[in-house]
Amino acid sequence: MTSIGIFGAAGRMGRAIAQVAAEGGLPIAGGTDRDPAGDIAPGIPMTADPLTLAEAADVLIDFSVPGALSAHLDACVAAKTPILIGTTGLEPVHHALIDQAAAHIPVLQTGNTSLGVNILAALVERASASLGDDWDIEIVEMHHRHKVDAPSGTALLLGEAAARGRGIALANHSERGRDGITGARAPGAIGFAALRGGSVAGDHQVIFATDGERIEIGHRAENRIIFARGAVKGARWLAAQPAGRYDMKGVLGL
Ligand SMILES: NC(=O)C1=CN([C@@H]2O[C@H](COP(=O)(O)OP(=O)(O)OC[C@H]3O[C@@H](n4cnc5c(N)ncnc54)[C@H](OP(=O)(O)O)[C@@H]3O)[C@@H](O)[C@H]2O)C=CC1
Ligand SMILES: O=C(O)C1=N[C@H](C(=O)O)C[C@H](O)C1
Repeated sequence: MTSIGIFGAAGRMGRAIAQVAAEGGLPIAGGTDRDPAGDIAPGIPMTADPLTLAEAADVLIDFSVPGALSAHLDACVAAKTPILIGTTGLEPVHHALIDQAAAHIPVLQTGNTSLGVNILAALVERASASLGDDWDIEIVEMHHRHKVDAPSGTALLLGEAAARGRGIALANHSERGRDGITGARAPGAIGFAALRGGSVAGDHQVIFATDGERIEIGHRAENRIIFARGAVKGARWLAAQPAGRYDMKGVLGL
């Protein structure tokens, strides 16, 4: 049976993944965390060394911080162990590192591992392809008060889907963090707004607005277990793939 290693094991997602793996009877090879001293669950060995963990596991799941990604990828490439990356707040430099690693090992990177959000992304791409660019696209997300990055990885994933539908590059058309005298909305822009508060696990709404009418479609995550289930399913799928870069579409058959 596929054994799982968890980078960021003591975090909110790391613990949810350990719970889902244990409920499914999947072996957990161990975990790392910034401070690996604390036990996250009985019987899960914690280590400070990503390579030790990558050598012990059949597949790695990473829900930690962007600053740790380079070391995690190096360890997985050295150990030839596949890695699923759920960490968000990634910059172009991180995506370049992922592309390099994916030449040697299977790497799955996604801003959201849930089935619902990936279905929503497919719907957004279709709607965006069907509607003219006189329909403005805005993406609104809300998360718990502890979240450190914005827009969320999911909002960006949905923005990429909308841009794909329109045949444009998101990087050249996104409007983020409006404040003050911003000027009118740029034609064809994809806008992002981020709310933070309380314990919200993850709400996303995509609004298509034109003169006289609006379409609104969205997703609400009620807990983190939905992300953990998707991540464990994705990791088991990834362990059987050849080297390359993947997202959740292959896992979910979308
Ligand atoms: N793709 C998806 O579906 C989802 C993605 N996420 C993303 O996953 C990430 C983690 O989220 P969440 O679990 O809520 O955050 P947490 O802050 O609870 O967990 C992150 C963990 O990583 C640890 N960490 C920090 N540095 C390192 C390091 N160098 N090596 C190993 N571990 C380290 C942190 O330790 P310490 O606290 O001591 O710094 C913390 O325990 C975020 O980027 C979030 O946006 C979340 C949910 C779903
Ligand atoms: O930090 C979180 O909690 C979440 N992060 C992901 C994101 O940035 O989209 C996924 C989910 O919405 C929860």
